[in-house]
Amino acid sequence: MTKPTILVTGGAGFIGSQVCKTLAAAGFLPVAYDNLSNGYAWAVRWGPLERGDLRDGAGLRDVLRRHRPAAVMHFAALIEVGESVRDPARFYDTNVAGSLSLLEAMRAEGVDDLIFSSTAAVYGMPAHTPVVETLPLRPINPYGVTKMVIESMLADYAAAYGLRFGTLRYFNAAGGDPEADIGEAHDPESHLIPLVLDVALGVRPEIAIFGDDYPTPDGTCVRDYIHVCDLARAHLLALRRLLDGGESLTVNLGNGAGHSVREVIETARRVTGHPVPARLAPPRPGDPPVLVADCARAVADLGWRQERAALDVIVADAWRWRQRWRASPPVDAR
Ligand SMILES: NC(=O)c1ccc[n+]([C@@H]2O[C@H](COP(=O)([O-])OP(=O)(O)OC[C@H]3O[C@@H](n4cnc5c(N)ncnc54)[C@H](O)[C@@H]3O)[C@@H](O)[C@H]2O)c1
Ligand SMILES: O=c1ccn([C@@H]2O[C@H](COP(=O)(O)OP(=O)(O)O[C@H]3O[C@H](CO)[C@H](O)[C@H](O)[C@H]3O)[C@@H](O)[C@H]2O)c(=O)[nH]1
Repeated sequence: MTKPTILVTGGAGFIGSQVCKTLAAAGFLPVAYDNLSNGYAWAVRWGPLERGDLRDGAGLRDVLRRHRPAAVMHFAALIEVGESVRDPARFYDTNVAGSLSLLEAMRAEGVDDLIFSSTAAVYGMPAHTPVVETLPLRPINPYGVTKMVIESMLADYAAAYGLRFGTLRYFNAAGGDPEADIGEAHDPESHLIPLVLDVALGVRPEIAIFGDDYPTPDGTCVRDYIHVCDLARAHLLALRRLLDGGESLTVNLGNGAGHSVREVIETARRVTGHPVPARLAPPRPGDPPVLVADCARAVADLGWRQERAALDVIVADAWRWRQRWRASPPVDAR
């Protein structure tokens, strides 16, 4: 029997590649569609790579026609918040126009099911924590705005054209493949955990703590770090729900537990056994003091449960990958 195919845009990136591994283990054939602007051919190991750009509608249609996927998982995007402030045009082009191009290609080729990577950034500075999905969406940077716009596009396409979607709002994706086959390799890297691990490795001299005067127990920002494998399983559950005829849904994906910047640094010291010099730096504009997910809806609607929730596990898995990757970076035709 042939395996059902899933088109994975951004399948050469951090989260998309992990989801490809999970899809393959569950009996699907993941076809990665990626322009390799921020992803890597070496990360595409569980199915073919179709090298192409989201904004190339004809190219997308050709890929959809050749592979006839049962559904699309849409990870491809620009993700760096600071860059979105400096150069919003690129973000609207890639994220919004690129998603429109994908939706149009899917409509033309009769593919109706889509899982979409949204983000906690759509909530902006939420008034309540933990954050529930019904809070108003008030993003405070262009990155978050692009994701909010795409969410609206999905709702409108669903109402008008019969699209069925699963919108997954991730909090802070972290951790790594426990087998260290693949992992986080953003360039430039802006996320706390990989930066802290680079300090432990001696690749960076110190970690800057962006502010310690927030209204939190130790004064540093609190975030909800979710293991990329737990994220990947949620994607599989959301996919199965759609393929089984379930309704569209929008859910938060986090751990439901907050950890401060200082806690992350302490955990990295303990897990790696290396010193992690830290210095206080000014707060980063637009950082909410606390961002923690209420995941009750994902638990109820998807039957999802985190399996690698402990911060020690998240940091240990990221550490294993980071050591391997820094010691012998895969050769890539980027
Ligand atoms: N990393 C996080 O903490 C986080 C949190 C919330 C949401 N997200 C969302 O999850 C998704 C994946 O994030 P990630 O951390 O894996 O990022 P990533 O940069 O590792 O992966 C994104 C992939 O998209 C590809 N891509 C970018 N522009 C493209 C284009 N125009 N055409 C084709 N491919 C293109 C890149 O080459 C890359 O492989 C993104 O949509 C992001 O917004 C990530
Ligand atoms: O060198 C650093 C880097 C980060 N931080 C702090 O560490 C926390 C986590 O920062 P990250 O940059 O790792 O992650 P963010 O919470 O800013 O954002 C991430 O999660 C968001 C949703 O919650 C978006 O999806 C976004 O794309 C994604 O990068 C923040 O309080 C930040 O101020 C530092 O103190 N020093």
